[in-house]
Amino acid sequence: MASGSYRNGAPKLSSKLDRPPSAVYSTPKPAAKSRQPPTPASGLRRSNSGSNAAKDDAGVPGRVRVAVRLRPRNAEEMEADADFADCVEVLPELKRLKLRKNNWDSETYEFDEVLTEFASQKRVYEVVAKPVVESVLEGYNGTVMAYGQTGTGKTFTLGRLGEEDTAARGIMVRAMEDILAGISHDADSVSVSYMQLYMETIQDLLVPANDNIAIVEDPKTGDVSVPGATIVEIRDQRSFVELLRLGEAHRFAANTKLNTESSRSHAILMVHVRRSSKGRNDRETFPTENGNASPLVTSFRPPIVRKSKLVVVDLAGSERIDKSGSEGHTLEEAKSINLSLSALGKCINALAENSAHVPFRDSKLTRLLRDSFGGTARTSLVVTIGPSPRHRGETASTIMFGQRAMKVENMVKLKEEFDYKSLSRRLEIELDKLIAENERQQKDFENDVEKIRAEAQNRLAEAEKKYMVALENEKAKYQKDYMESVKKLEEQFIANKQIISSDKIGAENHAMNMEKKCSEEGLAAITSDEINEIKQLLQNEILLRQSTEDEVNNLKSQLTHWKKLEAAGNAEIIKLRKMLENEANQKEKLEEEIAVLKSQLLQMSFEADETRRSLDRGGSGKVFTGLDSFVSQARYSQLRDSGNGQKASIAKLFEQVGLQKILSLLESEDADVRVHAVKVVANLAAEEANQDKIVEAGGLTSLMMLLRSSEDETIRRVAAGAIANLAMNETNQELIMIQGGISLLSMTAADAEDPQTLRMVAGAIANLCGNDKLQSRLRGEGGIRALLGMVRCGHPDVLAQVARGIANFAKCESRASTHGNKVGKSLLIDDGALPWIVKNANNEASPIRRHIELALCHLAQHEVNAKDMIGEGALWELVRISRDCSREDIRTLAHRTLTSSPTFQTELRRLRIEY
Ligand SMILES: Nc1ncnc2c1ncn2[C@@H]1O[C@H](COP(=O)(O)OP(=O)(O)OP(=O)(O)O)[C@@H](O)[C@H]1O
Repeated sequence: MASGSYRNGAPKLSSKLDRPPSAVYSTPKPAAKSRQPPTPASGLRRSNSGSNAAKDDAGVPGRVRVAVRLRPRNAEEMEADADFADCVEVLPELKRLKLRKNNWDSETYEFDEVLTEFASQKRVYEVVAKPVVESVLEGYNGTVMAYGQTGTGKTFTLGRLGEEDTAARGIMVRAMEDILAGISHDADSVSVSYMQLYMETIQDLLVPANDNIAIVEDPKTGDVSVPGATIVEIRDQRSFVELLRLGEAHRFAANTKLNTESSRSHAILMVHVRRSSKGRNDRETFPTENGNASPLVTSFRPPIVRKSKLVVVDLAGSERIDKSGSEGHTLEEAKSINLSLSALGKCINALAENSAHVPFRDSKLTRLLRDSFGGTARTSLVVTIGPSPRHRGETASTIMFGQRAMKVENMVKLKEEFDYKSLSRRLEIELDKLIAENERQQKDFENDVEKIRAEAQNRLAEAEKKYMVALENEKAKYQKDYMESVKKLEEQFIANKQIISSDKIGAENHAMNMEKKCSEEGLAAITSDEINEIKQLLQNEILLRQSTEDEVNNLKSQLTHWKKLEAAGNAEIIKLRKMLENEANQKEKLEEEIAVLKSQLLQMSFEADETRRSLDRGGSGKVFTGLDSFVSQARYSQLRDSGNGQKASIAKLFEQVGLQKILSLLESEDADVRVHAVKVVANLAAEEANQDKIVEAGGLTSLMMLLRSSEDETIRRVAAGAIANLAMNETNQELIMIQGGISLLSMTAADAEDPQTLRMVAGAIANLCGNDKLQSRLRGEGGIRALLGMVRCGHPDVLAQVARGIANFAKCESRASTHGNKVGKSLLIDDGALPWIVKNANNEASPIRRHIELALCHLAQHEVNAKDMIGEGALWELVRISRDCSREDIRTLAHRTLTSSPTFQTELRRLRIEY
């Protein structure tokens, strides 16, 4: 054996004898112990800190193992090469192979295993594939690949099904047999996909229509997968063989001149082995910080799952194109096959030489085999050669490929990770169990509680029963004792009586004493307990009484306090009331003074007008100098004496000038004189004492004439006022009527515009309305219409007089109706007064409102008016008056009227008004 330096664990041979060191072709055994491939247990121990158990594991070196297998001469070679020796000589015991250059020169190569043409399929499997299969079962990826010239036995080595001759079974079949035997069918699973790579296209050999499968590389882990390929789970060997047969049937095979059964595609079988840690020692797998794991913690730790993959690759033939005889399509095919094979060769060269760049991406084959060469898989390569000297070149090429592959060092890694899905399932089952257990315990607990409760109730009922019996017994006993005591006392009493009867003198006292004594004794015997009880009750009563007395005292003191406060409050109220009264008096006085001052101001303005006009006329008023000066004098007197001053001055004038003289001045040519005179007369007429004198002296007639004839508004106003004053007297009222006063007043009412004139006229008519005797005449002469006509002015003073007149008229009319002097409905209603009455029944001016309210009440007293009143809406006003009027007498009158009138009652019921 030539000496050589070792690189990546593989020997570097001299050029002449370029051979690797003899290697044990079994489970890889690196030189240093630390480089031993990890056992499952050691691998798991390292991986307990991460979710992907083997992810961070750099792995251990594992060189690609290469065996060479020599095919026996086939029939053709037997014949064609009959005169020639084989181009190779195998030395299996030395694991060497000699490639003859010529008869005298040869080259020797050393492989991990050299398999002669007599090597059985079993032997080939055991040295080439079995170690890899074992590693796969332990959780490592593995690759078994056959490389060689077409027809040298690659498919024979890998893919023989051996159905007729089981000894002929190839590596694929045997590997699956070992895998199925090595796994737990309960916990583990095996699945396969089978595909071919042809013309840089991956086709599914199980579902051929699936002919463009993509290669997917995990950017993080570098793992390569073909998720598009069909994956079939394998339960038994038979189904696997069926799949292989199906795949083979689909595998494209083109006839070539070299071998009619030659495979033009690369066949790739992927076997996925998934093994869980179920049934293994989890305590060992998951140590805690202190090395001890509780059973609970252990049971909730995620189990380990190992997902390894065995890739078996049956490469297409590696012959050169020029020798294949391929042309046309097959030439392209051959180029494509050699493209991927040459790419594989380049990668292996780069890996063997430790180049920085390995061109894996140059072909799909190298992309697929990335993990097998220079990756994490354990890889075993079998190179197949034929003996024919005619193919020496290809054989040499194949040998050199194998030699270079031997230099490729992989970093074998355990493919394991935490199985969270499995843990989740396990936890769910555990949870279900716990819930069921909890429910069971809860039920047991509730049953226990119910049992205890029932027992307690029974005991309680029993105790109560016993208590009642004992109580009854005690009661009976005491009753019996009591009766016996009474009986004894009675007996004693009778005995004493007998003694008394035998000893009459003093015996009575003695007997009484005895009786009393016995009674006391008996009583004491019977009621000593009761006395104690009564004493206790008495004590309680005393305490209760004391506390009640305290409470009463407390309340009394509070009452006294509040009474004091109330007294103080009352004194304050009285004081305030007094102040209020003073204020009211003060206000009244002031209002009186204001009224006087207003009247004086009016008088003074008249006088000022007169004086100015006199001066303008230049002494034409001389005749009345005395009167004027007197008026003037009276004015100053008024200013001096407020209140009665005016009356006093007029009275003086009356005395000094004489009534006749004054009345004559009413007919004076001079209008001013007439004005002064009528004012004086009006003032005199305001005094009831003067009224008769004025009428007797013809003053009324003069005033009426003046009213009729004068066009002076002041004269008309003052004259009307004077007439109104005189009309306060009943006798005068008749005189006024006789002299056609109503017509005159009605005419004035119709003509006048001045509100004060109208007020005076309305006042005069209103006074006349209050005369029972004048009712029909007044109405006949248009007095009511005149009144109603004056409301056009709207002045509240005028309206108040109109209202007063109507009220007066209604009152008289009512009286007449009551006395039977009048039949039929009210003349006021006939003259159309009702709408105005209703409209002003709630006038905001109280003098108007009050008179109207009275008028309504008078009208309503007579059933004959009721219908019209209802029609005009007077009923509502009557109801309002009966409820809201501030004057009690009017309120009562309205109420009485409403309740006594059948018509009103019917209407109220119809309107559903509660009355
Ligand atoms: N070791 C062997 N013992 C007996 N016969 C063999 C052996 N190796 C191969 N043969 C026979 O050689 C012939 C070709 O073998 P095989 O088809 O396996 O070659 P191959 O390398 O797969 O060819 P290709 O690359 O064209 O697929 C087959 O008839 C096979 O039975």
